[in-house]
Amino acid sequence: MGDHKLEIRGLRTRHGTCARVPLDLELRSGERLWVHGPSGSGKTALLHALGGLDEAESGEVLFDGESATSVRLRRELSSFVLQEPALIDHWSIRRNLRSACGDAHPEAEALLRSWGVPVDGTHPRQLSGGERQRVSVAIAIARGMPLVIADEPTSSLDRLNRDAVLDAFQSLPESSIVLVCSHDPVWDGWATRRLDLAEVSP
Ligand SMILES: Nc1ncnc2c1ncn2[C@@H]1O[C@H](COP(=O)(O)OP(=O)(O)OP(=O)(O)O)[C@@H](O)[C@H]1O
Repeated sequence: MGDHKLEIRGLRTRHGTCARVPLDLELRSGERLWVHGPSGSGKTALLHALGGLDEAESGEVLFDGESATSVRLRRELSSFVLQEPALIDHWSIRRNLRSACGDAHPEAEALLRSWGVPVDGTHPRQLSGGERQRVSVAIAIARGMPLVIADEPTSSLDRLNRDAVLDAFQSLPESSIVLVCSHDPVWDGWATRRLDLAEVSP
């Protein structure tokens, strides 16, 4: 628990708007950042650089003083919802949940049940794109990490299912810092901070 801090200092990503304009931003526990902007503006590039999934051109990202590229940050402190959910296809959903969430897998299963996503005896390839997306979201939420980064977590969902996922993001602990990129303006109501990449200029 405790108070966490994400510091983005002069970050230049390899692609998109922040490749041209360095980004400086500081977020603390309880803050929810909605990153938006047109297709190709660099939302994914930015989130990947923030989560240490992609190398930055320059600048640094620190979480509680530790570099975003550290293995510990990725394994023990953060969860990432990728635009294309990374599930292991030849494992059942339950095994995927156990592997990704450890002891917290019952929480992920409970979330998926509440969303009507089948868990028992199912493999990722038997699920729809929207169901796989919710598996990925349930993993990120159940892991209970202090930093959660989600790339278009509701892009494949209808309104009802989108709202259910939004509720889950709303129930994340106050101690966490959460970043979501999405085209859907519904995230505006969830956010406490906003970053419009269309408005970022030198
Ligand atoms: N590996 C790459 N090599 C070259 N260009 C890339 C690479 N990855 C992304 N880009 C380019 O960088 C820009 C930003 O891409 P990015 O996927 O971050 O945009 P986005 O805002 O997330 O778009 P969308 O809303 O369509 O998902 C795009 O113009 C894209 O073509």
